[in-house]
Amino acid sequence: MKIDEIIVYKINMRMKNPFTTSFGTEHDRLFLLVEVKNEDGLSGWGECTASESPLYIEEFTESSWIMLNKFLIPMILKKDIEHPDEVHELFSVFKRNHLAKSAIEGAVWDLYAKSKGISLSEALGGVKSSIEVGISLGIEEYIETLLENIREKTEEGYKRIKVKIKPGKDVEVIDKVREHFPDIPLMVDANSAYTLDDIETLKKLDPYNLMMIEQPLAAGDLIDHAKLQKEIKTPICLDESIHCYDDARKAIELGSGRIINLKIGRVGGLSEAKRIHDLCVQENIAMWCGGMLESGVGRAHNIAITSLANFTLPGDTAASSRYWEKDIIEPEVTVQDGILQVPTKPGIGYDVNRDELLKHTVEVKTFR
Ligand SMILES: O=C(O)CCC(=O)C1=CC=C[C@@H](O)[C@@H]1C(=O)O
Ligand SMILES: [Mg+2]
Repeated sequence: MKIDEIIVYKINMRMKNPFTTSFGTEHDRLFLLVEVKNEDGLSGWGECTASESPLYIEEFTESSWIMLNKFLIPMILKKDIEHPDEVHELFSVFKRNHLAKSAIEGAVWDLYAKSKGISLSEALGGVKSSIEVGISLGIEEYIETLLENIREKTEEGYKRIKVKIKPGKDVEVIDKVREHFPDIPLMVDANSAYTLDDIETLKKLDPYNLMMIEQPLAAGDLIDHAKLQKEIKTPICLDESIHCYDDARKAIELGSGRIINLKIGRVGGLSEAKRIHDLCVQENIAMWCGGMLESGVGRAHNIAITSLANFTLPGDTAASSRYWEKDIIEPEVTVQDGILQVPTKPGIGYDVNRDELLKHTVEVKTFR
């Protein structure tokens, strides 16, 4: 399969509702889409999930734009590629920049699946035809707003509720949530807002029967998480500490957590995501697929990877309507009673709505 043409779109889309974490509040998503075309004119799509500012990870939309345009695209343009794993291999000469690498690699996976006439799920070795979906709820100024959001999403059928926490918005918030919803599958995500000095606060979360606490300590840390896990009963789930297979291997060896939130972009693409999945099967580590407030393109990739056997916990692959007035794919992603059907059409299984895409495009670059 020859990569004949690559197009990068810079897109600005307003979210339906602002999303607040311990880092701050996002109102808009400024992100990139990559379209790769082969000699037959077939298109594959990938999404770069970087944000406008480097708060979650060191990359940001402009840095990924430069990385793609200056280094990654020239490396694969006009190349003959037999299998998408080769893209990961080629890009490995450059350090990190995983979100940028993953955008092209994902587009090549989509193109590869389309050229074989199979779904991306099948190309990846997926075995599930439907997946369970959870939802991630941002920090709210008023507890009543959060309780209302939880009520609404629980009634819609989402299979687990994730609540963002930060120092000062933690134990009391969860106490209130449990008072109103004693039995829902509930977890929290701290986005690295605590240190080992907060161990007493984190211990206070133990009685609330949380499925897990996601990334309580610093991004990249494995050692302190291992110390913390020995002190608390609630399973730790790692997000910002897992950037590749070796991070996962070391985390498992050290006991830094019991669950992994796998984000395709953060680990540099689908090939690496698959390797981490297989490691977790071998090591009996539970996992789920995290979200990055993606458009339908990134969401479709998340759905495909979640169809692999070991994604046993509900992920953050909520419906398009959770994020957007109108998504840029057709049909939009819908969730029925917390269940999402994995598409069976070739590739990502959704069509990109080019009119909708162009409405939000602020810059385009074509490489031939
Ligand atoms: O619904 C989603 O896409 C998940 C949202 C979410 O929780 C996150 C999105 C982007 C960065 C982080 O703040 C974060 C996470 O940590 O999982
Ligand atoms: Mg997280």
